[in-house]
Amino acid sequence: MKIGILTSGGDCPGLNAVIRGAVLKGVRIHDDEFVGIRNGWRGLVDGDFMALDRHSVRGLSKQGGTILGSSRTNPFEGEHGGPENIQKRLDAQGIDAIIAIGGEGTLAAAQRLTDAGIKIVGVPKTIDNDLAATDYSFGFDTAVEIATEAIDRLRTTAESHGRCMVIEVMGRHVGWIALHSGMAGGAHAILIPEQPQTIEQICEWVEHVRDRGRAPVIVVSEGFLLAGMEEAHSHKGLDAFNRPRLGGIGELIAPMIEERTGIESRATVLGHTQRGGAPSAYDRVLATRLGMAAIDAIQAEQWGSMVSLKGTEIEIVSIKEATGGLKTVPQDRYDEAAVLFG
Ligand SMILES: Nc1ncnc2c1ncn2[C@@H]1O[C@H](COP(=O)(O)OP(=O)(O)OP(=O)(O)O)[C@@H](O)[C@H]1O
Ligand SMILES: O=P(O)(O)OC[C@H]1O[C@](O)(CO)[C@@H](O)[C@@H]1O
Ligand SMILES: [Mg+2]
Repeated sequence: MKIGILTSGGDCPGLNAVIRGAVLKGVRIHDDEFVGIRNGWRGLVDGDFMALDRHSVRGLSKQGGTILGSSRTNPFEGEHGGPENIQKRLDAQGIDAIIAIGGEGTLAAAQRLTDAGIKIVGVPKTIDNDLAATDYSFGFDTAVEIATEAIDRLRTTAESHGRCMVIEVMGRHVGWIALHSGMAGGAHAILIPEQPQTIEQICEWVEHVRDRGRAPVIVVSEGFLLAGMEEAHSHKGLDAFNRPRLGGIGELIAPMIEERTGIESRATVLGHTQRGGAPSAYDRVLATRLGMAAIDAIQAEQWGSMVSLKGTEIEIVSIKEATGGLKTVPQDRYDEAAVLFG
């Protein structure tokens, strides 16, 4: 079989490991051939392909980013978009099936294309860990490691100066990165999109910590809402696809804490450092297994399916299951963490 692979949406540590896992398994076990589709759906729409043989994936599992490039192009838009044009492109290249590696938007597009007859298998990708139908997505563990290291470092300088540190992590709609890194780093409060809080409650936690002689450490997701806010803080305009560019809620909260408590407060926004660089060993293994499982799904001709992690096993589920709703932080996981706040 000739298989095209694309990576779409925001990048994520482990994308290259998926590509390598798929290519090596396909070549070794089934004698498959591979074609790289450049820059997500854009490459499919514009006909931008690259060679992808076993030599081109050598040593890839530890490499950050994606050798294929990514974009947020909608495959249904533009002069050359839509399933009919895409099928023509695939036929011209002799491509039988596509592995689409991406988040909920990419998978929603994959589902629509599958419904129109294109043969696609999805691989879930997101550092935010917000995709339903998979217990964890690769990239999340790496992001949590990076955020935890940052919290550890910010804590020592906070203690030296008796300051409050507000550390902003990614998490557009859900607070998984904040929850895990905050717990790992012993944060005194974890502020997530699922659980709006008042500034008074946050300051109460901060003062408890100060009164014990410690420097308060607060972890906040970029998508967190202070009570009364209607949408996530954004002051950087819209991205090319009209989504608000998030980031900066930490810088909003830190001065409020300083003003109300008198504790000198500083904010650090970790931003894209959480998406860059080498994936953790855990993510390399997960991504490699998902890439290999995508080949199984293609062999079984399970179009519109997605590979996923359930417990310790890789399973094949439907893309619809994954795009049906976000995997938010459940109340009990938040309550468990909140026992240690303040
Ligand atoms: N329902 C849809 N139908 C067709 N195209 C879609 C649909 N939803 C999203 N897309 C396209 O897929 C692109 C990728 O989605 P998106 O930008 O949300 O990235 P993603 O794959 O969800 O990754 P990330 O985790 O970075 O958001 C979008 O920019 C959009 O062009
Ligand atoms: O800056 P970019 O690449 O447009 O995307 C940022 C978004 O992507 C994510 O990293 C993953 O969805 C979000 O946490 C963040 O809001
Ligand atoms: Mg998305």
